[in-house]
Amino acid sequence: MRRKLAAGNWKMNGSRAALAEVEALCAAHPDSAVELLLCPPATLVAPMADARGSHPLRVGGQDCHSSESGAHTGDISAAMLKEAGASHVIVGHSERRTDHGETSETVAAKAAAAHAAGLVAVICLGETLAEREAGTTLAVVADQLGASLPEGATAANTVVAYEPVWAIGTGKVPTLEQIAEVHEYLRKELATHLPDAADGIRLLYGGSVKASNAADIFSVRDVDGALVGGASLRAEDFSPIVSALEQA
Ligand SMILES: O=C[C@H](O)COP(=O)(O)O
Repeated sequence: MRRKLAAGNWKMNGSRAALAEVEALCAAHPDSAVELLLCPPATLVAPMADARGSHPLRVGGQDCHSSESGAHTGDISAAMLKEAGASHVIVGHSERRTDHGETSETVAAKAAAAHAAGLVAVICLGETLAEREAGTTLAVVADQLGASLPEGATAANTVVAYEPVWAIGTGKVPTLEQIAEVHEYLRKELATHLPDAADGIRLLYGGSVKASNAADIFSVRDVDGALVGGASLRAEDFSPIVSALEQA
């Protein structure tokens, strides 16, 4: 009942020339059973929305401000992303939490702004290596989830991405048991916050997903897809991940 979601986060990578990758991805998956989402830098949201043509690929932002408008130099609002062609926006990525000091309360405000603008919020959370080694992973992600969910979150407007910070861009991946433990726990935690929506909210895994490990990760219960960084930049890398999800 939860539609699988293959999401790519281009981070601060890409150019108009890279839109050829979007065309190649769309051509490789013309009628996919899974939902496809790419989140390029803000400058590429509108060009990417054009490049997809009639393909149902979704385009998303990587961050938005919690306000509708105002004196916030360098920021972008959810409505601006929407106008540019976005349907989703990532909020609370660990790189935002670390580089920009975003708290879970900030993330909840951004997710609320996304919802108000009609965007799906992809709320990211995950433990650091020190937290994993201290045995506090479940407590950390539970705290982040509870504080990052805005009022009014539903299965239609919210996706949660579990991304262990130590697995992002490192080539290190949790064991399937560790992924299963966290996803199962997040599903239960969702039920305490949003009893009516918990079963429908997609839970993505993120952190060094690639073609060689995707099928195993997608076999884990409560993994509804992936948020992929480096391996989403090229169609030849992302397409096998999408195919693995289609076959999961
Ligand atoms: O948003 C994506 C994640 O940070 C994962 O990045 P990665 O696939 O390059 O490890």
